[in-house]
Amino acid sequence: MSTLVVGSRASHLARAQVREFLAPLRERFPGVVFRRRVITEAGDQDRRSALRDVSERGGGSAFSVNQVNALVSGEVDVIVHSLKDLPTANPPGLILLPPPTRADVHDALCGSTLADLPYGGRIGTSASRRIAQLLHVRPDLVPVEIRGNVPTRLGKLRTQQLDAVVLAAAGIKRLGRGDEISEILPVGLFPPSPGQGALGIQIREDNEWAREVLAGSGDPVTDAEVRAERAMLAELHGGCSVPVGAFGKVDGDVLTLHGQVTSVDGGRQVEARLSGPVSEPEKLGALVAGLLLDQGAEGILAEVRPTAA
Ligand SMILES: NCc1[nH]cc(CCC(=O)O)c1CC(=O)O
Repeated sequence: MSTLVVGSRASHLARAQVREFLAPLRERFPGVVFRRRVITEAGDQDRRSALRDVSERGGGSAFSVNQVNALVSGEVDVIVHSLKDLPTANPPGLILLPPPTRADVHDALCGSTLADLPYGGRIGTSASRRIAQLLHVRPDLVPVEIRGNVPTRLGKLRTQQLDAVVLAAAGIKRLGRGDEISEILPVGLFPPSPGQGALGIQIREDNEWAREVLAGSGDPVTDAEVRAERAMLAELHGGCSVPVGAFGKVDGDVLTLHGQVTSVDGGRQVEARLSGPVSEPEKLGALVAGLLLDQGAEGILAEVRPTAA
């Protein structure tokens, strides 16, 4: 029997994502053995090196570089990532396949609704985009840096005496903890991280076997939406650590993209929204990025862009 080796990180979320990805494939290909391989990343072990490396570095980050190497060496056939954690520049020889239908794109508050948060409430998050967006609508709030995987961050609600934490609804739900969500934040005010909720399905370009098995696994609607979001991010030269929100939505054959850049103190925010044909997502992403840059996005991003070590 033929085997397809599927790599991912070790976290509960990564495991849930692999299960979700493989369920329909196992049904479609009863004769194929799908074997999981866990790949540990520096970012999973050493928080400080993760912090240094998490900014984009031409195709590798502390959360994906070992997985990418396993693909290149042929140790695994496919990697299932969270798309939003993947740099927009693809390493040479590797490609992203169209992702399956994406999960909930929203950010979610756990612990309290926005309206019920006390003045000066302590909000756990480490994402600059989330801090910026929250301070934009509620300048009184106090962001508290929390790190770790999703269950750890949910746990910090109590251990760090926070009033709420912000997390991706997709991650919370994939871990079966959707009942802990207090409020789904509206995408109009809180556009998510580009690619949020979608899987990043990465293979070697020359791996015909993987292409054949995975050919039908993608969703064209999700693909168009995340292509537009990531093209916008690439044009802004942003990685996953910049305060950039993007939400692409397909309706029939029209794709609409909302882009937003916010200063980390919440004080300045630029936004743009455009629609175009669903067949040209990258062009739409570049156009929206251009409108953001025209309004001064560059200056806002310069404040937060990590300086080279
Ligand atoms: N950066 C960490 C990360 N990467 C993917 C998810 C959740 C799943 C997703 O957004 O696709 C999370 C946690 C979070 O942002 O709350």
